[in-house]
Amino acid sequence: MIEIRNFGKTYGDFVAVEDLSLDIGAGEMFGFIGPNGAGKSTTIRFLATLLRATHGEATVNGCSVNDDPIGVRRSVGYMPDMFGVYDGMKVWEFLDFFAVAYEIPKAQRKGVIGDVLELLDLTHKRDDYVNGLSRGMKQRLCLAKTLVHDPPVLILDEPASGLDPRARLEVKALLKELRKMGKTILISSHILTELADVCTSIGIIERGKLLLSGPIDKVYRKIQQNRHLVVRFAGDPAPGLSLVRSDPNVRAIQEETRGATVELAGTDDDVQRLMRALVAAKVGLVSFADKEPTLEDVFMMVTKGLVT
Ligand SMILES: Nc1ncnc2c1ncn2[C@@H]1O[C@H](COP(=O)(O)OP(=O)(O)OP(=O)(O)O)[C@@H](O)[C@H]1O
Repeated sequence: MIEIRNFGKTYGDFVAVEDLSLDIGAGEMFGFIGPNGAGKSTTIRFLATLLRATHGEATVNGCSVNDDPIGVRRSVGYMPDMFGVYDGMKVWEFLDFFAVAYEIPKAQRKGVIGDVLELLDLTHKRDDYVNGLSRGMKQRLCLAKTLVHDPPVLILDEPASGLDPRARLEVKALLKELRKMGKTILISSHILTELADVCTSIGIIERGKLLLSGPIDKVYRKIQQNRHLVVRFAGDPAPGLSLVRSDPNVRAIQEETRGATVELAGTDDDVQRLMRALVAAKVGLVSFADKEPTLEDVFMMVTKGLVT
């Protein structure tokens, strides 16, 4: 749905983004992660046709960013990192303004605006002035305006920045909802935890270079050669742990109060075999779960050059 090939952008001698290539499939939620100044907004603005590349090409929904910017704009809902909302305008007028810009026929506009207001839980604010809204509501309104022309692709530059924890959760829930509706979403952030449980794939960018990208489980797997399993028992863990120890794939065991974290080399089949053995031995197994690394772990390892 989004393909970037060898995108580069320089300002004078300064290389903001260097030779970046990336594929994002339909229906994915791609987390674009990097510290301040890494080149996220530059890449996003290129995709949104607001910035010309020094070199490189991209297509969005089959439309070339360089040759068919209008096609791209029809396919994309773009939310910038800094956005202005016009003072002296009511919420519905703000959305109507964008609906007109996107050439939505007058007869449909009222219905479309009603739908996006409902989706973003802003129906009760329809006749309020935009400048009287809280920051969280303004952010939601800005997200609402990206949806007015029902684009298949959403490109959101730090959509939850500056929001309190509750409003961040609301934005997250909304993103999940939009993905369920079939949208392909690219979302940038420098806050890793914000993206950990919503993204299907991620890319890590630092100083203009894309260091790593791919489906989130593959990225996690890459940084952890062996599986880490958290095993818990009801009652005395000793019999269960002795069985775990006898498994030839087990590389290390870190004992904890009611069980252990077990490092295991091997495939999903080996994991299942161990779990079945523990259940069959009736050693009081109550939980058996993969311990995922955190996005912070991934980011630190990738930016330190420990994983490529
Ligand atoms: N118009 C410009 N002229 C010169 N340098 C620029 C310009 N726009 C961006 N840069 C530089 O390019 C680099 C990448 O900027 P960019 O805004 O893409 O980073 P970012 O990853 O989005 O960071 P942030 O999280 O702070 O928004 C930065 O060093 C920035 O200072």
